[in-house]
Parts: sequence; C-alpha cells; structure tokens
Amino acid sequence: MESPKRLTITAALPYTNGPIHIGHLAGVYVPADIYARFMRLQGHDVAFVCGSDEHGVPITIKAKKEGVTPQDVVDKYHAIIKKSFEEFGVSFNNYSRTSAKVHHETASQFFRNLYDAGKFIEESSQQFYDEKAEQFLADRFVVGTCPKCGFEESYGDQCEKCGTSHNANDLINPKSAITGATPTLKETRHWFLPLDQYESWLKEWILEGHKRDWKSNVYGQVKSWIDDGLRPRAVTRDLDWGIPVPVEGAEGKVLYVWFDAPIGYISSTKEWAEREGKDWEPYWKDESTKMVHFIGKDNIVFHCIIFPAMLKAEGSYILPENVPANEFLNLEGQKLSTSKNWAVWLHEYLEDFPGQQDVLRYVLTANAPETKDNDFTWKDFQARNNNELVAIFGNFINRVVVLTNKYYDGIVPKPNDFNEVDQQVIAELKAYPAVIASSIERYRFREAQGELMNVARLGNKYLADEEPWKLIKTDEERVKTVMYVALQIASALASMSEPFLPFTSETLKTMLDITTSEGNATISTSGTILETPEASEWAKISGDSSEILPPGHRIGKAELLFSKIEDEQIQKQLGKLEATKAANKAENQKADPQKEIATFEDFSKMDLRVGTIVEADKMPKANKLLVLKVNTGLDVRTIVSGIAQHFKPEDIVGKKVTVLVNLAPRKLRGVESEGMILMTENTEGKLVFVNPDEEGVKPGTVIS
Ligand SMILES: Nc1ncnc2c1ncn2[C@@H]1O[C@H](COP(=O)(O)OP(=O)(O)OP(=O)(O)O)[C@@H](O)[C@H]1O
Ligand SMILES: [Zn+2]
Repeated sequence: MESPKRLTITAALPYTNGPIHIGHLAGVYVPADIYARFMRLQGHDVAFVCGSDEHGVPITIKAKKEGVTPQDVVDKYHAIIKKSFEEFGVSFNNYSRTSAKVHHETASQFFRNLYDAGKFIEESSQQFYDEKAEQFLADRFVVGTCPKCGFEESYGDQCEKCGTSHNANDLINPKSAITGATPTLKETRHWFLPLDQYESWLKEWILEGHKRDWKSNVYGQVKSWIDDGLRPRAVTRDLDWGIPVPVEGAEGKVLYVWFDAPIGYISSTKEWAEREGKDWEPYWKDESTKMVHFIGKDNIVFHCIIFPAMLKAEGSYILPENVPANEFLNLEGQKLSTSKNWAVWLHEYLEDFPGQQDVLRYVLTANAPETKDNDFTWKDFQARNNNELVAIFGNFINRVVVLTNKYYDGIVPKPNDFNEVDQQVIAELKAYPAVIASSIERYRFREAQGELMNVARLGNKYLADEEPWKLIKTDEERVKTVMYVALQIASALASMSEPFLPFTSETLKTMLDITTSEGNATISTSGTILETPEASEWAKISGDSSEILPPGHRIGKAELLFSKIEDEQIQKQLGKLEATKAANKAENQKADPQKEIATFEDFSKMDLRVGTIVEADKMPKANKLLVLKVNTGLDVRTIVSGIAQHFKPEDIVGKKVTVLVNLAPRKLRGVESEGMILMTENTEGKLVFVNPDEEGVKPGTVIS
C-alpha cells in the first residue's frame, strides 16, 4: 500500500442562485466524494472542502427580479444546497459559504498581500455604464454577441456557448441586462492580474509538466488558452455585492467573484481546521500535500490558469497536482438548465425515490461525462437499477445472507479444503482492491465502479455454478466451503462499495455485522508525516487469508438493498419533463403579428354560426383529413377538416363548434367541403376547437 498522505480535495463551490441538480452531482460532487472516501479508507489524511459561492452579478439580478435582498437569495439556496449534499452522502469535511466572516477576511487579506507585493496593475479604463440604472455593468450585467463564436446571448465575462472567457468590452452589440439599454462608456479604475506575465511559467508547469497525467479535455483547453495568448484580467468590479476591495480609495468596488470564490476553498479549510483543533496551513502550503480540484469543464480556466496564477503570485501556496474536470451531463438529450427548469433537482428526486440516493449516485457514475458530454435518461436509470443493482448486486447479497441464516442460523461456517474453483475465485477477489484503486487514482470512476460490479458478478456466478441450494441435499460439507467463500465476497463488497454506494455499504455492513475500521485509522493532526494506519479493510481483502468474516462470526438478517423501479415511476418523471417543455414553450411563444386592418364590412361578410358535429369519419387514404357532417341549424352539411392527427372521429361526435358557413365550397380529395370549422392551438401544438360551449346555445345561432 501507498504510504499515507495528506490530501486537500476541493469541489467547485456551487453558485447559490438555484438548488442542485443531477448535472452538478455527476460532474463534480459524486466523483469528488468517491475520491475523498476512497482516500480516507486508505488511511490518508483528507481535507475535503467546499462551500456556497454567494457573490457575483447573477445573484443581484435574481434579487432585483424577486424584490428581495441578495442575502435573502443566498440564504435560501445555501440551506437547500447544503441539505442536498448531506442527503446524498457527499462527505465534505467542511461546507462553508463565501458570505462567512472567515472568508471575507481570508479573501481580503489575500488581495492585500498581492497588492502590497505589487502583483497587480492598477489601471483606469472605459467600462460599460447603464445611464438609466446609474450603474457600471460588469460580467452578466452585459449581454451581447460573442466575438469568438457569434452566439448572440453571450455574457460579459463568459460565453456559455463556446466557453470562451472574455472582457465585457469585447462583446459585439452589448446591451444592459438590467434595462436593455445600449450601455455608454465611462471611466473607472480597477486592479488587474497580469496573466501574460505567468504565461511561460504556466507553459512549463502544465503544458510540459502535466502532458501525461492530466485529462486530455483539461490539457487541451488549457493549451488553447495559452496558445491564444493571455491578457491581464480585472479582479475588481464596480458593484455593491461582494467583498469590498481593501484599498483606500476603492469605495464602491468589490472583488471579482472569480477572484474570491476559489479562495473559498482556503477559508473552508481554515474553518474546518479551527473546529478540529488543527493547523490549516499544511493543507495549503506543505509541498508534500496533494491538492486536487474537482470541477466541471466551464470552470477549467479559473482552476488551471487564474487561481494558480493567484497562488503563484502570493508565493507561499502549493499548486494542484491535478484538476480532473468533467465534461457536461445532459438530460434526455437537452442541456441541463436552471433557468429553464430542465433538470432533475435532488430534493425532488428524493421525494419520488426516497432512500434511493445510491441508485442515483450509481447511475450518474456509470454514465459520468468523464471524457465527453453524456446523457441522462430515465429509461437508462431504470434499466441500470433493475438489471444491475437489483439483479446482480442485490440478488447475490440476498442469496448469501438468506442461505447463511437458513443453513447455519447466521453463523459463518468453517470451510473445508478449497477446490480449484474456490481457489480461482479467491485469487480473483484478492486482485480487485488493487484494480479498483488504480482506476480511482487515475480519476476513472466509471471504470472503478464497473470493477466493483464485477465483484458482485463474480459472486453471483460462483453461487449459480456451485448451486449450494441443490448441494445441501447431497454434500453438506461442500456447502460450508461454498458459503464461506461467498460470505468473503459479500463482505469485500461491503467494504469496497463504500466510496460509491455509501448508504448500501452501511446497510450491508450492518447486515453482515462488520465493524468499520474508520476511526481507528491513525490520522495525523500535526501536519507532519503520518504513521502507517492499521491495515485498511481493502488491504485485508487482498491479504494472505483474504478472510474478513471468520468462521463462528454471526451475521444479521437479510434486508433488501435495492428495489425494482416500475414503469409507472419512470412515466411520472417523463411526464414532469413534458410539462416543463410545455411551460417553457408557452412562455416563449410570441404572438403572431397583427394582420392588416379589416373594415366592419369585411368582417360582417363572414357568416359564422354555432354548429354541432353529428358524424365523423376518416377520409380514406388521407392521414390528416376527417369528413364531418355538421348540423349548422340551416342544414346538415359536409365539411372536410384537417384534424385527423389530433382527434379520433368517435371522440368529437356531438361537439359544438364554430363554423364559417359561407366559405366558398371546395373539393378536397373528391369530397365537396361546404364551410370551415374554426380551430386554435394549445401550447403543445395540439389543435383545439373554438367552441361555444355554453348551455342553451343552439346550432344556427349567428356569431357576431
Ligand atoms: N450539466 C453539468 N454537467 C457537469 N457539470 C456541471 C453541470 N452543470 C454544472 N456543472 C458543474 O457544477 C459545478 C457547480 O456549478 P455552478 O453552481 O457554478 O452552476 P452552473 O455552472 O452555473 O450551472 P447551472 O447553470 O445549471 O446552474 C461547476 O463546476 C460546474 O462546472
Ligand atoms: Zn462564444
């Protein structure tokens, strides 16, 4: 085993303008949590830190819209987000927030250190200003066309379409996001971090130093940034929401949100260390500490270029050893979006799938966007639960526990000699901890979880081949050996599933009555070299005997680990998404422009009447047409209507409708149509009748 290390593991600070959805979980928090849990199990000293990112323009925009204060907005979402993380078992050592005092002090001091050391350029420049709102327009307060890809709704600081980060002044056709006005330019003074001065150092550190061990999506993005040439970046803003710039004469200015947010990792570590009575500094300043940032792809530039340049400029900090950023998760083929409500929200998931956190964690890891964007679909969610978690993992455990209780009253039997099959299975089992560990250490979490499932497959196959339920009638001694081996596989699963499926692991440990070794690992509080902890559970699996459950140990009763997800549950989720689509469409539907003016005479030429459909048939060989017989009060006449794809004939007989009776007759497919039935469309594009549905309205009544 690798000797114990100190690790600082950070996960992107979620922005408090909405709750957490599956994209956040898949992109950042589940992989970070697997990594942190795994490292703790290996006996390493882990600081896994995060917190809410509560400054920046979008929060002030949201507050304005809702008529509340920015603090109200962040208080609300901080609480929701924090709860979601707890509910899904994301095992942060500390979850802080950037409005915390410790963070304001830390970020302020960090800026001041760079300022005092002359690391900033101070410059007056012309910046966008909204005359109506009497406010400078920073970042998302400006929208316009991206100079790189032409996307028309790019923000002032970053284009969501192509990911380019730019200055607001680069936008083509800029508009104020507050009033919609075209901004004017006004002079203002700001501090810039001269990224250009860090270019050659970044080249050496990342382009030369991490060509092999950083993910290619991360490396590629960084390379393209550096190849494009780096420019000084303003790190202050004219805003009133944020951390005041700690320099005389900087009243009314705050730190740029992307300057303060990553410092949030440091403040969160401080908060944790203080609570635990530890020294925070080794986690950020000791060269032997391994620092890893977990983020999604839109955060790469901030974690691989800007934040490292800040740390380098300060001088006393270590740099990340890796930044294993993920690509993006989509939902049913469309980009996840907080503003469009196109998401599976964690708090809503738990209402519909209570106690099934691990299922979501499992599916998001199995489908993680590790190398390219990936899609979450509810059908895949159901299939992975039913065919993998229930049918393989759950089934194996259930058999082992039920049979052990049935044959031996829950007591692990003493095995007899192992035959070739047993030896082979034990050898395979012993190899898994190293295989899974190697995948996790290379940030390949899908692969790692796949191997975990292979352990369950190994167990399932072993039982299916050995058939102890048949053998028990003929060879009781052999069954003892088989059940003993199966029990070792089950207990290996209990330990090795912990990083991936923490809730399942706990239930399984209780079922098998395994006490965890967590807590007796020797973790250093001094920040110096750690002592070797007692052999971790993982090491035991690959140890000489591979015995975790000794003969004579009593296990508990069987409990279901996973349950089948039914079609109706999936239909319900798909229905929710359909409703979201319809609501978005309704919101976006722009009314057609008004037609040319019609005189009263023009209008009174049209003879509109109430009619009743008395017969309806499909037009032979036509997809869209129905042949209707309509009682117009004047007569019963034939009208051909293009509504066959929206209505079944039998459903519309008896319906009251609005008929234009004096429309010039016209032949359609050889059938003469005498009039027209008025229709409109609902938000989903379905045709609906314009019907005079009041009681007592009779066919023939004139509509005017
Ligand atoms: N669909 C996604 N797939 C993978 N990672 C994502 C996804 N959406 C957000 N992330 C990552 O989650 C982390 C936290 O996201 P953040 O709170 O900044 O929200 P965001 O990127 O503005 O997302 P949204 O616009 O959906 O609110 C970031 O590192 C981001 O890259
Ligand atoms: Zn763009």
